[in-house]
Amino acid sequence: MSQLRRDYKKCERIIKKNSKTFYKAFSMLTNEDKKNAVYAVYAYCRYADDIIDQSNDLAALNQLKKELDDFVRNEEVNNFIFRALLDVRKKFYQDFDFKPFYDMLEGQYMDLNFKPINSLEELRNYATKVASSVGMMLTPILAPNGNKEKLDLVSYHLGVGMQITNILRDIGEDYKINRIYLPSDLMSKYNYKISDLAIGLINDDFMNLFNEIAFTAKTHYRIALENMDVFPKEERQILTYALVLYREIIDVIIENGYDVFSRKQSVSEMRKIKLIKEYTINE
Ligand SMILES: CC(C)=CCC/C(C)=C/CC/C(C)=C/COP(=O)(O)OP(=O)(O)O
Repeated sequence: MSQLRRDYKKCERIIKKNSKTFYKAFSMLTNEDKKNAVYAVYAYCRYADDIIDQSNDLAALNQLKKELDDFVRNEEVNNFIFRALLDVRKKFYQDFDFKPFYDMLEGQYMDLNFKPINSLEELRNYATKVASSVGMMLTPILAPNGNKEKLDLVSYHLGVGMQITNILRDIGEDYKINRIYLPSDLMSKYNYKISDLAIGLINDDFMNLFNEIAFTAKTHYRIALENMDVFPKEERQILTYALVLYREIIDVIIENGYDVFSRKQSVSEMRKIKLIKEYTINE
């Protein structure tokens, strides 16, 4: 097996291990080059995220930024992620502005110097760095000829919708590492305190707070869905699956009594299969 194939295989193992939803959706791509490219982008993002979530390692994040600088300057970066990304670059990133790759790192620096989030607007700003950026990395692969403005719009809304979902699902886990992504102005509005969060209190105030944030996420999902026609048919189908599977986490949480404290909520395999059937576009 060539080194490049082995590099892509490693990237595939990373997405497969870390995100059931995204692997389920993107592994449906029939174009091998596109599929591998998505896996390489995922591996880059996962690596950046893990450096911070697992070890708060500033030196490693600085090193990754340096590697990205070298890569962008066309200097050799000899590790499996950048070797794979070099191939992605040749195939999909002609004239590409690597800003989304930098945005992802900026989002990780924000987590490292964590500052309380005061409003939905600040939350959206954070989500733009860590999730809409992923959309902007993926759209040149998924829709090389699509209208850039519309692709950016979908990246923005789908990224923000997914990131808010992720934040709602991980409220308990994040609190344990001193990260509160719930906007403080909304916490005040619903009279839900940090001391409530500390004991995992699920009361009417919490449910109202959760519902308002969930409603925001669903609005972003709706706008993304309304603009999916910017993608070619197969990619549109696959992204629609990714969207509805991820969005479903919100409903699962609500059905389970808003419990985001005692376990990580997820969509069952059976429910995923049902959603895939329901959202298959028959033309
Ligand atoms: C236009 C376009 C392609 C937009 C999509 C952008 C996109 C995929 C953003 C990622 C958002 C997100 C919260 C990922 C969590 O990943 P994770 O690995 O933590 O996953 P998990 O929640 O399944 O654990």
